[in-house]
Amino acid sequence: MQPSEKTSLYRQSDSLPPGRDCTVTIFDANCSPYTVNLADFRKPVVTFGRAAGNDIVFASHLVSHSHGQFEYINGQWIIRDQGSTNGLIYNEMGIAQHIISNGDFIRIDDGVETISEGVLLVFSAGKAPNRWERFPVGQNQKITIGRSSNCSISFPNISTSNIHAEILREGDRYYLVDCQSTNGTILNGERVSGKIVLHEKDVITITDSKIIFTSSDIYYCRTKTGISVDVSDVVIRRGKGKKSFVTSNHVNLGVRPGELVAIIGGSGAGKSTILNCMCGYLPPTQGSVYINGINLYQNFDSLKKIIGYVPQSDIVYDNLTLWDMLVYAAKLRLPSDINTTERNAAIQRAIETVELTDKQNSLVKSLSGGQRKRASIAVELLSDPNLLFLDEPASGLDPGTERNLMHSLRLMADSGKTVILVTHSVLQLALCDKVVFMGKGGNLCFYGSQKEALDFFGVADTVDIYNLITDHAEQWRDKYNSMVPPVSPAHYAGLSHTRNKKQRIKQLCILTQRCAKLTVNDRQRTLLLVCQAPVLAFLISLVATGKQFEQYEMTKSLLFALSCSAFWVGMLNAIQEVCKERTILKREYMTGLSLSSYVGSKIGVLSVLCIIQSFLLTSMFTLLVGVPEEGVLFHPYLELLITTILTAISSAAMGLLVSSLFSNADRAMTIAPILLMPQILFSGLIFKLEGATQAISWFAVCRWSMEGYGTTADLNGLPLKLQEEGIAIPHEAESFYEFTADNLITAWCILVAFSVVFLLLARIVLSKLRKENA
Ligand SMILES: Nc1ncnc2c1ncn2[C@@H]1O[C@H](COP(=O)(O)OP(=O)(O)OP(=O)(O)O)[C@@H](O)[C@H]1O
Repeated sequence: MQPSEKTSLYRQSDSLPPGRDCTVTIFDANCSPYTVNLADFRKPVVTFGRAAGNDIVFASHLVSHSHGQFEYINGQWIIRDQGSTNGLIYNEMGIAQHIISNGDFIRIDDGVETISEGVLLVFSAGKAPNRWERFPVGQNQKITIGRSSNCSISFPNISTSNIHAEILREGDRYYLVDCQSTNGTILNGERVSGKIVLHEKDVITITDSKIIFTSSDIYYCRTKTGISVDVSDVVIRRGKGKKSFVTSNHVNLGVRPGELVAIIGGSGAGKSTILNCMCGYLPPTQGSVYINGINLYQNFDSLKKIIGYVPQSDIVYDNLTLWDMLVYAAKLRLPSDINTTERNAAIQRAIETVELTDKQNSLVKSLSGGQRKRASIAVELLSDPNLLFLDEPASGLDPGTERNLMHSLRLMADSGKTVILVTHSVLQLALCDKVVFMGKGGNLCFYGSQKEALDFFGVADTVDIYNLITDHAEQWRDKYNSMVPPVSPAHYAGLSHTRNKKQRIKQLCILTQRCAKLTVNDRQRTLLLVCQAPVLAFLISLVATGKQFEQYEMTKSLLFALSCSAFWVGMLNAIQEVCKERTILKREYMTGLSLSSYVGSKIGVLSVLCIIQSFLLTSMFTLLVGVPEEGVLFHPYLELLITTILTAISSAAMGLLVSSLFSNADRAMTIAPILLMPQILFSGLIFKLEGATQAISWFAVCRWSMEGYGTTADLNGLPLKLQEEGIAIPHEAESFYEFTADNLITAWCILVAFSVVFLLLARIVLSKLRKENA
């Protein structure tokens, strides 16, 4: 079947389509605020102005007689200026018209400063009207805002810090200060840093709650205002050059707050692509995505906290129990001042929502595929996000569990959250407010309720639509586009974002604990890694002839074997560390994880492992092979141990760098032997290095490690094999083996410098994570 007749989606019937509700809270001149719902006027155009004949009449003298109008077109309310004197101000700029998004605020004032005679309109596109509360400013010198019930204005929202922000009075002026909150404070669309002076009717946003400041009263909205998502003319191309192809073809979508939206379509139609683009994972080649009217990709750092995203791959650690995994995730994602009771309650709630209460003490690796999926969802539910994206959450679930999950998502949407999911199952589509039908080639073929879709496509069963949009995607897209013009909401300017030092240190501690626990819980691997150290020392001892530390060649060879062992041990510890958890890392990075803390935690735990292994390696080596008679600085055993530790740690740092470069653990592992070769070739042991090869050798960890060992063993002072056999040949001393403290300390410092450089490089490489193709 091909599309034929034209149908109008919304204008045919008198019944209100979803999304028509638009609550406007009006702060007019010096009057108390009041709320109107534009849908209550039951007409497509609602006028406003100072004259009595308008639908909404304002008292402010800054408002013209016929100032403007709201018009409902294609499922969206638009505000228009009708040639007024003072115009409409949106995001500090005069605008002629604007598509209203949830959470928008528009002013009418003299354009100089927000003043009490001006008008402020705050929009909420959700079904539930906003309940505004009032806090009298009075003589208060300090007004606190936060989660704590002791705050003057309290928001019992888990994403709000205990004491989030303060309003301070100094003389006649009021100032807003962010109290180092985890999720930040936004004033009129700009993130607050330092102390900022407040003006009349300034809009303060904390997580998703709005506070309107006036010098007599502060108005605030405890109920969540919800989140809208607008996709505007999004094109996504995959691949490069001639091989590139379009996976989203000029897609336009508007998801209103509190809606449950499913994206369906054939395999490869671009469902995950558009979902990834909407949640900040995949920047569009062309077009924009707006979250509550704010450009997502220009302001991702400020918006990421309100977005929950469950990717197709699991974001759970196999070697932690479900409870432990959620504890670490909660510590990383929730505000730092949250107490254990609140944290445990959030975890319990998340576990109950995904129906895994009986599995909370099980290791994640013992969960079934469907249970792991639900565990991933629980991680995202912890921070109670108001915007949740799920990529095939129902895959691997039995129909009963799928229905329960969809019911949970429906309940979330009913509570004001916006939920968008990709699904292959059409069983529970009736629960969704709207369905996005993606056709072949990333073409949006229809967006509306399931019932409207059946009418649009002229079929009785949703499954029949799959074939239509695979075979004739472009025709259906054209038919749909002819009815719904593109969305192009105006948007705010960039919001700045900062992550403070305190948060980095806190994250470093949590990540180190988690990494240590994962290492301990993976007993088999850790035991193998630890045991290989003494085994390597034992193997080295088998080739010792008894001339060690007495004869140059034998001593040098044995020490080189020790150096390579230390290198191998450190490298093996680290080479899969990052790539094996790349999906989780990316997800956590997108929610605010500090990459410096992450890399720091990895090297912290790996260093402890390296120290244990180095201790076993060196002890076994000295026990079976022996030690030089004296050291340069300390006891020779201690010097050998320090050199071994530094070699192992710098090669672990190199391993982390390699691991950061790969998204696949097996591929990273194949690189390990390739990294060992330069150590053998350029350490100066097998081949005499001159010119270019000598310069290359400066970058080989084992070369510096050998210098450390060679100095301790006083290689220059040992006789050559031929000399021992009575042949009188000179032993040319090598400057780097000179038995001096300077030599030893230089080798150690260079090994430390290697570690630092490798870690910095790993940090830089990982910062490309966000741009990685989703
Ligand atoms: N990282 C990537 N690099 C290049 N092409 C990709 C990438 N990911 C997906 N594609 C291609 O983009 C197109 C859309 O893929 P996408 O995963 O969005 O489809 P989908 O509808 O979600 O499919 P499925 O239902 O099978 O998961 C496909 O042709 C796919 O091969």
